[in-house]
Amino acid sequence: MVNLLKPPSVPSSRLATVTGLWRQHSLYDRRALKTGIVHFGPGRFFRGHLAYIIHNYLAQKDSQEQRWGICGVSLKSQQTITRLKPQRFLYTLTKHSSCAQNREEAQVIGSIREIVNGRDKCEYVLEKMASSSVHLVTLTITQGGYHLDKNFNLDTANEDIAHDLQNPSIPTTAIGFIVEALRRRRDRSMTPFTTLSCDNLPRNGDILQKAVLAYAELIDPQLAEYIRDNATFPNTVVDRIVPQEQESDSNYPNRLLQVRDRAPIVTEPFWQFVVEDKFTGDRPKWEDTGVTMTSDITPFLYMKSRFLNAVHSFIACLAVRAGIEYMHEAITLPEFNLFTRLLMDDIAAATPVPREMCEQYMEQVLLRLSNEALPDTTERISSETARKVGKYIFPILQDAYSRKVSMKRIILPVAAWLLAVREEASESGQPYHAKDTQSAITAIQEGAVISGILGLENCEQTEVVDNECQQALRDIQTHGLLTTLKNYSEGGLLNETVSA
Ligand SMILES: NC(=O)C1=CN([C@@H]2O[C@H](COP(=O)(O)OP(=O)(O)OC[C@H]3O[C@@H](n4cnc5c(N)ncnc54)[C@H](O)[C@@H]3O)[C@@H](O)[C@H]2O)C=CC1
Ligand SMILES: O=P(O)(O)OC[C@H]1O[C@](O)(CO)[C@@H](O)[C@@H]1O
Repeated sequence: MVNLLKPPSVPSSRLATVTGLWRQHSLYDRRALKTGIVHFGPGRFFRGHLAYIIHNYLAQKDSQEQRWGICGVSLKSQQTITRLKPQRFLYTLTKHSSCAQNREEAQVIGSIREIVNGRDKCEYVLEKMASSSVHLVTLTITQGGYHLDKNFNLDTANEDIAHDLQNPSIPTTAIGFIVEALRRRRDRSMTPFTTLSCDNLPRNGDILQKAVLAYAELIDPQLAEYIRDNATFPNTVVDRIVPQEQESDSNYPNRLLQVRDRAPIVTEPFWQFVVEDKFTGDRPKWEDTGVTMTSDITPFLYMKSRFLNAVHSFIACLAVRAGIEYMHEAITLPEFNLFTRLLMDDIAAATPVPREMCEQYMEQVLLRLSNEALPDTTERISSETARKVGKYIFPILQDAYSRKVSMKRIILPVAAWLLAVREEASESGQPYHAKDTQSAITAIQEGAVISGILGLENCEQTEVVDNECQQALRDIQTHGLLTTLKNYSEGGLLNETVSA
């Protein structure tokens, strides 16, 4: 690892290649690396999280463990392949923090052996998945890649799934690949691989398993039974903020490592990977490198999905209505900061986890979100809010309702988002184009109430949620967003200094 605080600037003509730098400073022999993991969705998060964790693992372990190299599979886009192939799938990762002493640290990541296009190389991928060296299949394909309905069940009417059901031996979806590869392994009397979802879904392994079984059942009930009895889908909790690419990203490898990188990753120092320890076969000794192996992910999931993901979405919803472009700009405004602290208190009161467990985590989240060294757009975090309300926010509302915690602050950001989507603008008229499910956008613009948008029509708490939301909408429209944040913060933490 190269760590240079004030490196000399190098003229662009003298920048080295990533491959050249790796040759000089290689931490392990990539030629000796075997493929032990097939990964679907080699996007930014995968490159900033799992590929980084595996890289560090390979760097620490002896030759015996050099069998956990990764084969990435892209089903939707050729872009990552086009950019990474010329540099043999090596890339730089820069950790950037505004609070740590070592603000910038860059390294070259070598754990990806190859990335292939699964649509063009379907048979190659299936055989790789069915090979004896592969023990893990991992996914970061976004929620859309699972083809789920709003209850997180497989949407068998989806056209890609329908295609795969008709043509199971030439799949196009991750679910189709998993089932066909497991069939091949069964027919060859091999141990099934373990499939790890690393997407932000609540109990992602359970959701994936249910989708895989529903799909397999439609193809071959005996195969479904085999998968149910023999394959495992551990739940995971994954965390690391990996923003969308910024134009300035390539400055980091240029300046810190004196290399030119066509596909750099810039991320925060923090990462978390919690894995339910139920594997069918071999796995990396992850516990040696900071991964949490556990029999129960529940408390980790509560903390992460509520205090990081939900809070992140809440701030983004408020920020887009306020016309704020970056997350750190919002969280460091006093009105936002105080409101967020109180909101976290409400969430803690609604969450069945001991308060002491939440305290430190909450502070850490505030610090992470205010990292101005890692510009993360409110647009990225507010995208797919309709889905996120279902997966992150609705469970909090349910618990708030049953524990008699006020929903006022929890609903306010949702109301702010509804207004931004409805008016396609921030409060001051800057355009806002929600990246969201079209049906949800249409419903919002036609004036649907929040319970209708969330599909909560017949729930116990429908009326309370709708009333609170209507009130919040009126408050924002009457007083403006910042004043409403102040009003909704009255009575809480008044004597505390709000850290900006
Ligand atoms: N970026 C972040 O900070 C974090 C992201 N995640 C999760 O990681 C997942 C990926 O996010 P990013 O890597 O940031 O996004 P990205 O857009 O960089 O990558 C998404 C990847 O999924 C693939 N993909 C998209 N739709 C697909 C489909 N229908 N079928 C198969 N593959 C599909 C894309 O081709 C790409 O390889 C998301 O589920 C997100 O929840 C989790 C924690 C942090
Ligand atoms: O779009 P998704 O699936 O909610 O994932 C993004 C979430 O994950 C994170 O990037 C970090 O774990 C958060 O920043 C964000 O809340």
